[in-house]
Amino acid sequence: MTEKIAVLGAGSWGTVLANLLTENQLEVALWTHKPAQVPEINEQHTNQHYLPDFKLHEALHATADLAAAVKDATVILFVVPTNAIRSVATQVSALLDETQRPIIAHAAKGLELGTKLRVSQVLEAVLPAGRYQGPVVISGPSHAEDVATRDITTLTAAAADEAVAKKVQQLFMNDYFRLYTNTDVIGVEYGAALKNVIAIGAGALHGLGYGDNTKAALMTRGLAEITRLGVKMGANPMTFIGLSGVGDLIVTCTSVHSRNWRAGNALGQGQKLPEVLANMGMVVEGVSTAKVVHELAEQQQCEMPISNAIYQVLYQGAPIKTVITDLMAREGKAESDFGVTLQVVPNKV
Ligand SMILES: NC(=O)C1=CN([C@@H]2O[C@H](COP(=O)(O)OP(=O)(O)OC[C@H]3O[C@@H](n4cnc5c(N)ncnc54)[C@H](OP(=O)(O)O)[C@@H]3O)[C@@H](O)[C@H]2O)C=CC1
Ligand SMILES: O=C(CO)COP(=O)(O)O
Repeated sequence: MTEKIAVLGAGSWGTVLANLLTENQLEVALWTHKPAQVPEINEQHTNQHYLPDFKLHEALHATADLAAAVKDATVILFVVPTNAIRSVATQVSALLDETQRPIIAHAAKGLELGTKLRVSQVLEAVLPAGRYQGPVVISGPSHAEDVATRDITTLTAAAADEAVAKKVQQLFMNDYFRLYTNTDVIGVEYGAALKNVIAIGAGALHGLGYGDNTKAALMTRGLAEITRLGVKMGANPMTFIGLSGVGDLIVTCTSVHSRNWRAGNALGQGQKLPEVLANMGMVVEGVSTAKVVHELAEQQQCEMPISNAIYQVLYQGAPIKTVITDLMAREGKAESDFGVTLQVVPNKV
């Protein structure tokens, strides 16, 4: 059976993934909800707003017709921001019949506002059971700008059914793009979502002029609280030392390509949040995720001091210097005091 991949979302990541799959000689339909993007991608072979000066593969085909994109697709990959997943999945839901059974995959990194659900949970809630395989989560340290220039990149393809994850792994792999399978969907999704909040903090520290010790402290203690919440929610702690955990935390906390880091950097330099978001012109997932994490941490009675400090800056107008002073004034702790039992569940290899 020939493979057809429908990539839903023509922003930076959707466009680059669709381009890569086209390079891998697969039939790809890149769906955009903005009809004006279609001639630009199909005729100029560019997506200037999201990937300035990047030339797309000439065989990459964009469409604004969702039914045409999804028709006969063997894989449907959602690459819209987390808070748009439900509405796009609802539209797709009406298009899936009993025979097609495509693999559903997503590459979004966030938690849904209001419901606090992971993206795969939103997909499972909306899509008709029995009419698809998966969902598969694609995650890991991977800025679109670097993948566009074929920088060597490693990711995770996670699914409860490893055979479905393996199928996705094979479709994406090439000489610069390597995927590892994982069965810990919960851990992969929490690692991906929570690191964006910490990356806003890393950018803010940079904007304020803090040095490398401070940034390493933030990343390490950030990972501790990501793991703490993730394990409470059912994740395997080992996942957080993998690509979708520490790997993505490193790249997002250190790269100028990261929208979360750049937003934090601008806040650290004194800009206000509405101005920062308006200037970005792309999604900054960590902003809404910070709100969800704040609510989830309260609900789960999970200590998340750094994420909570970032929430206070974003939503309560707290000065960054003040929240840093407060973090440093907390009572001394044991590094081993994780607040949860870390029970390692070996992944199937
Ligand atoms: N960029 C990256 O390097 C990476 C991003 N990701 C994740 O991928 C997801 C998407 O990010 P990214 O591509 O960067 O985001 P962008 O902001 O670059 O693009 C988002 C795209 O989704 C479209 N969109 C927004 N809302 C809707 C909707 N309701 N229906 C249909 N389309 C919609 C936007 O359209 P419009 O132009 O109209 O706004 C735009 O085309 C995020 O969760 C992100 O964390 C993961 C790994 C790497
Ligand atoms: O997840 C990413 C890289 O792995 C992209 O991060 P940003 O959304 O902060 O750009």
